Amino acid sequence: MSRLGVIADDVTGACDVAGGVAAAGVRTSVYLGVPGADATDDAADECLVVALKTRTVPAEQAVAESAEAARWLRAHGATRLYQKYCSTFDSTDRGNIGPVADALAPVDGISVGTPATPAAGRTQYLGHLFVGDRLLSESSMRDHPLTPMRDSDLVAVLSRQTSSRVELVPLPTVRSGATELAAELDRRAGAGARHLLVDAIADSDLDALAAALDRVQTPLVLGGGAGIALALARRTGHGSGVAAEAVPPGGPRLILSGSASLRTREQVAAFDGPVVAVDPLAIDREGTAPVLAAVRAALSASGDTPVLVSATVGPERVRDAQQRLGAERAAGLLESALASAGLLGVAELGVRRLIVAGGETSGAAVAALGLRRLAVGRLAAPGVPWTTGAAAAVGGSPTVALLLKSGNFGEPDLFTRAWESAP
Ligand SMILES: Nc1ncnc2c1ncn2[C@@H]1O[C@H](COP(=O)(O)OP(=O)(O)O)[C@@H](O)[C@H]1O
Ligand SMILES: O=C(O)[C@@H](O)C(=O)COP(=O)(O)O
Repeated sequence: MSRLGVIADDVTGACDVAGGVAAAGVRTSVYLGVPGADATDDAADECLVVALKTRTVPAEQAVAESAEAARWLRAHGATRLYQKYCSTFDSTDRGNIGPVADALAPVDGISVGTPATPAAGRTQYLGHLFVGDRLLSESSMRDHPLTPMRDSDLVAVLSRQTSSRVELVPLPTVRSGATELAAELDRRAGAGARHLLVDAIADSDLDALAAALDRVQTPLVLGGGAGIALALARRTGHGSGVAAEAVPPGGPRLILSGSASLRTREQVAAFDGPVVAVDPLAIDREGTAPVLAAVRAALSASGDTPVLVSATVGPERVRDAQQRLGAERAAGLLESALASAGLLGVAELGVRRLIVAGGETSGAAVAALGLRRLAVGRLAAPGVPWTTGAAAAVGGSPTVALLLKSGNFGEPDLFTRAWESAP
């Protein structure tokens, strides 16, 4: 059986790919971190996704973990590897998209990819990335707390992250037919290009790329947002995907929001239940005990209403916290406070259903709960599937249902409506 092996640089990105390919009928599991050598896989899975937390770590660490994930995936039958990065190309000049692509591309081969994911409003034209109707650099991503994106020219962005040659494959080439496109990818590789960024403004462009891949002679690794994976799944999918496991009904519900993205700010504003606000300056002064006490009180009083624990604020307050504490420390304090709130809820207060907003935040939350593998269930929104897994950090390893949401994804009423599709 041929298998797709995905190495995702954050856990919400992993769920984005997994939810999309599962919905197209490709059986999929998400592994949190590189599984141990003795970890088994489900023989029926046609796609294995390893979720890392490497988007903002030092490049050497991202490379080492991605290479280890690639080895595990190959050892478990993956015949095609896919470097999943953000559809908004979240990265800095230090990496990590370029260094990881350098490491994953076969020594005698190339990386081929695009962040374009038209279903999420991400398109690439003349090498420039658009978010909806705006250039990336004019979108709200210019103010991301950890990876502000202020250049939309992806050939330029990626060229600053790697010393290998980066080239654009423009739209007319993509639309020239599978044979022509495959021949052009081989020709570029032969002429010394190492990383090819492919224009795509519609799903049909990604379908054309997926169709061409079988004819390319040069060994390659794929890279991108979820878009190309969805195109591959459209070619091979058959019916509906696996269901997430059952989770006992009832119990308190928790939402952890550590994303500062515009869409998450709208979702927080639209939520009308109890809110515990989390502020990095207060945690720096007082530790996490006051936050955890507030979460305990809110959950005990909330009955059926979900409780939102939120660090979500606008760019000015993020900048202020970063100036006072340093960006890394501010993020670290918030991630650990939100993850501790999740662990408290599951370990002591009976929470079995959680929504987490933000990729870094979700990575911290799943690590605190000791989750190792997620079954992929129904989509609550495009790119946002419900998942289930065993919380091994909690006595009895209870099964919990998690909706791990990219900061940018979901409708503004997601925090209220998503529960309707929960397992
Ligand atoms: N008020 C704040 N001050 C400083 N950093 C913040 C603040 N709110 C959120 N952050 C940090 O911003 C980062 C958001 O990243 P992430 O969770 O991946 O969200 P997204 O999915 O929107 O990228 C997290 O590391 C979080 O801790
Ligand atoms: O490709 C995407 O946009 C998402 O899958 C993604 O990578 C999520 O990252 P965050 O927005 O940081 O959660």
